[in-house]
Amino acid sequence: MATGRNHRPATSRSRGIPEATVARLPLYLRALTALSERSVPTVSSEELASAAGVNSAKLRKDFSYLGSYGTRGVGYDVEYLVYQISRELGLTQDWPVVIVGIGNLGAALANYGGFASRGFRVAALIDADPGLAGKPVAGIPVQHTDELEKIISDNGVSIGVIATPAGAAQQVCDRLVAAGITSILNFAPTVLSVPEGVDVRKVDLSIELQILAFHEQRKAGEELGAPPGRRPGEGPEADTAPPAAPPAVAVTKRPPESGTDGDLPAVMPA
Ligand SMILES: NC(=O)c1ccc[n+]([C@@H]2O[C@H](COP(=O)([O-])OP(=O)(O)OC[C@H]3O[C@@H](n4cnc5c(N)ncnc54)[C@H](O)[C@@H]3O)[C@@H](O)[C@H]2O)c1
Repeated sequence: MATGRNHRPATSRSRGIPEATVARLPLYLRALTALSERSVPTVSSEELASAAGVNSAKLRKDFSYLGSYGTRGVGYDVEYLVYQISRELGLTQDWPVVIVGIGNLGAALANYGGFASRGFRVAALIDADPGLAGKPVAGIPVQHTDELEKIISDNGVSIGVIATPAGAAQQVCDRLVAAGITSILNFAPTVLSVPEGVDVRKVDLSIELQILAFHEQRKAGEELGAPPGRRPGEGPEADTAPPAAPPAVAVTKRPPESGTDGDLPAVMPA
């Protein structure tokens, strides 16, 4: 049974890289990968910052934690930075992932090709519905939850994705953790309790929509003549604000909100 919550300082457990920097690494990697695909050899901090949606001074500071300083007048070597950031995020190795709950969302995730291209291999699909057992989804036969522990052990899985109804999520989480899972991506709208050493990231698209609704409401108010307010991320504190949320399915071995559940980078300070 999982008990307690993690409370870690806001630095990565590897080499003391700040969690806010770790949260931006996937944004840099996405921009760099696009440059690499276009065979662009070098990039300036300003160009890369703009492509990643980050301020360039912050980018240079972030890269200094990686020991990457670029060359004056030339910029950063794109391929080398892709390698460095991938290595820092633990993406130079293959990560087997299990998805639990193969309904609408679980099936969509299983069919998402972006996992494999980013180093995450869907090792197994697990569901409690006996009617689903053996049925292929994205070419992988769904396995029953009775097999959960064996599947995780046989495949050496350390990352689990929960896409069950909220009411089942804690119980699924407890079984995953007891079976050896140490990182969980939770799509169920519930706060999970995990023991020390287990990282949880929560994805909730409805929270993102609620934030957009908030801004829409304010824009409507401004059009009606209300004084314009400052948005989060604007003004003097903007430089310390977290980046926009990475893609909903981005996973890192060293999650920015280690051990917490329900904190999206878009809405929580680093
Ligand atoms: N985070 C987001 O942005 C987001 C978006 C959509 C849905 N959701 C959430 O994702 C979850 C799944 O949504 P859905 O539309 O795919 O639901 P769904 O009902 O289509 O699928 C849920 C699946 O979980 C299985 N399941 C139930 N209990 C289980 C257990 N104990 N162990 C293993 N499998 C179990 C069911 O058999 C079913 O196949 C829900 O919690 C939903 O609220 C989140």
